[in-house]
Amino acid sequence: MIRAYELTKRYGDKTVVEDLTFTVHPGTVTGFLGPNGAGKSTTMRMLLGLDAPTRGRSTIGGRAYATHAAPLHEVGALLEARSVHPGRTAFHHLMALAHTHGIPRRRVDEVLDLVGIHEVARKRVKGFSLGMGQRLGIAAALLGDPAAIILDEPVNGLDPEGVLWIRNLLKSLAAQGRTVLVSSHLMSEMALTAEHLIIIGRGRLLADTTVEAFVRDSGTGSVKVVTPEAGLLGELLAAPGVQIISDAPGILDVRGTDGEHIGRTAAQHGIPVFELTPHTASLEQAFMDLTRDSVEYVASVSATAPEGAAA
Ligand SMILES: Nc1ncnc2c1ncn2[C@@H]1O[C@H](COP(=O)(O)OP(=O)(O)OP(=O)(O)O)[C@@H](O)[C@H]1O
Repeated sequence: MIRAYELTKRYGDKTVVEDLTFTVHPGTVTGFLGPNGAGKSTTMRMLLGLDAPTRGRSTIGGRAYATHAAPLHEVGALLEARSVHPGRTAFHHLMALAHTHGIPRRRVDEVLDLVGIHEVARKRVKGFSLGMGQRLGIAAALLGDPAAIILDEPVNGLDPEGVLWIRNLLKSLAAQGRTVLVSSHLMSEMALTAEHLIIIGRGRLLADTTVEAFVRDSGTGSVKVVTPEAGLLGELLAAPGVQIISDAPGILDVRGTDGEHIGRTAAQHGIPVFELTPHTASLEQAFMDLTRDSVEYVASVSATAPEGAAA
């Protein structure tokens, strides 16, 4: 289990993580989401004792990271795949880590196999592609067979096969009862990988919920209704919080209520309904709605074409 209590980090007069309290439970993949600069990496660094919090504290397996005698067995982390010495081979990098914990060579071979880089294990890391570097970083994270895993943007640089591999790996690690915390920008990927979400914006907690509840409660889902009495049904459904849009005759797009309520209302008034189709919001849409006010870096809509681009 990973716990953060009122974690706060200030750089000068800028507060980049503010009063974050959350628990990451074993047995599920927890996605850690937030717009650029929200404070995800800073939070992960504090969990791993790499940055000292200005206030608050965190524990992994019930203790602060720095107090674990053999941290590789407690938590495996991938924060920055490029932090490996470029002149070392993948094998030697892992062996050096293994020696710090008395981990046998057999386990190094196992994790090289697990991440699929056994064939290049004797090559120097400087020749590795971004994807190979990510795989090596994951091998290092798994080396100590840890109970908790913290990965910062692990699918960065991976091809579609690699993305699918990470998704299945994370799910299987969680299914083994491990605690898995993973940050990502790719909402569509998180929707497929994570069951639970912790979402931050400008360093503050915005949501701590399941993916299912987050999307369901986001209010961005809608119901398409096809009826010859669209005007009347629209009037009957009108209520605070309910939004009704009609872009074509006989078709309503209703937000803020569900298909059951619409169907019952129509039935009570004898209104024929030819179609009643709920559209669930995507995680991406729900995330954008939640974090709209927390986005630090916004592109200008009127951005000009890059220099040299064809007119
Ligand atoms: N050492 C530092 N000194 C000053 N400011 C910092 C430092 N490290 C991070 N920051 C600032 O803290 C804020 C949060 O950064 P952080 O990297 O934690 O965000 P993030 O959510 O991981 O972003 P991204 O998704 O872009 O990686 C940013 O505004 C960043 O500029």
